[in-house]
Amino acid sequence: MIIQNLVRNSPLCTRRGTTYNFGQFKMSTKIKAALIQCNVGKDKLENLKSVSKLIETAKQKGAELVALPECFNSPYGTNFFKEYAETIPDGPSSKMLAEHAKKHNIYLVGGTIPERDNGKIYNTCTVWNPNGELIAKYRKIHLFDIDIPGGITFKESEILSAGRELATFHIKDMKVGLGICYDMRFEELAKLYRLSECKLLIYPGAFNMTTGPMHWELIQRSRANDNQVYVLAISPARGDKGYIAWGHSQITDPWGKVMVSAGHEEEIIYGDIDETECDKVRQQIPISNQRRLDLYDTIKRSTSKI
Ligand SMILES: NC(=O)CCC(=O)C(=O)O
Repeated sequence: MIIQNLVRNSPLCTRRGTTYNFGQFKMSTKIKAALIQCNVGKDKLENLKSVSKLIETAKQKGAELVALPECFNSPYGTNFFKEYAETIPDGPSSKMLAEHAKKHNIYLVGGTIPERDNGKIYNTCTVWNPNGELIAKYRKIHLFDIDIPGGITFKESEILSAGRELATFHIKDMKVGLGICYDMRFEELAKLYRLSECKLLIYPGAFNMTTGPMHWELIQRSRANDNQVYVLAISPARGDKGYIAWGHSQITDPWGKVMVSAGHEEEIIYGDIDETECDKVRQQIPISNQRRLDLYDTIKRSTSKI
């Protein structure tokens, strides 16, 4: 009886005569995620080797989804991007990622690497499935160009080109959206993923010692709460030279609560992602059905009257 009600009420199931078609019935996905906050140095091969070991450790602890930070194969800095850039999927970093996804039978979100393509360089995230196949590629859309006097000045656009496309993939039945670091400041990107039914957003990132303490946690909780999605953000460990990363990789649940966060040294954090939590919060606080889309445009057109 319960199953029949579920079927009748489900828009995903259709009735053929007296037989219910379960072909499209959607299962809820539960998955153990590991976020690898690794040290990154100047020796690329050394970076790849040490990340390989950390991926193995994460697998041994039961992770099915493993995610790496922004620029895991090279130091983060405009003076490094050209030297460390590789083509995808035939460069050494891609090969290592494909091999480890397959060997450990995991979904592997390959942080980011500087990608060379057609004379341009992008900051690119790749995702590999348990067969070692490339299932998503995302190029950072919003380049990190900021200037805070006495704090930090950075201009990715001096070297990097910006991506122009969103990227999603599925883990079992759960849809996942990708962004990279500075992208998390743009609520429009997260909203587009939410509108396309994503339940999990993953941002490899490397905030810094000026904006990290102010915004890193706040932004992730905001994106999670606004969109009722899980948010994973994966930072490199804090080094002591060049660009100093804030660290504090974080898993935030769809209620906007920080489930777990790292310190600033090399560390792996783990968390269970349960798609039904998104369904629960979306049902109990149904903001997506309560938007006044009938009003916003009218109000926007007459803002002079506000
Ligand atoms: N790598 C980045 O995009 C850094 C973004 C950042 O630090 C910020 O404050 O935003």
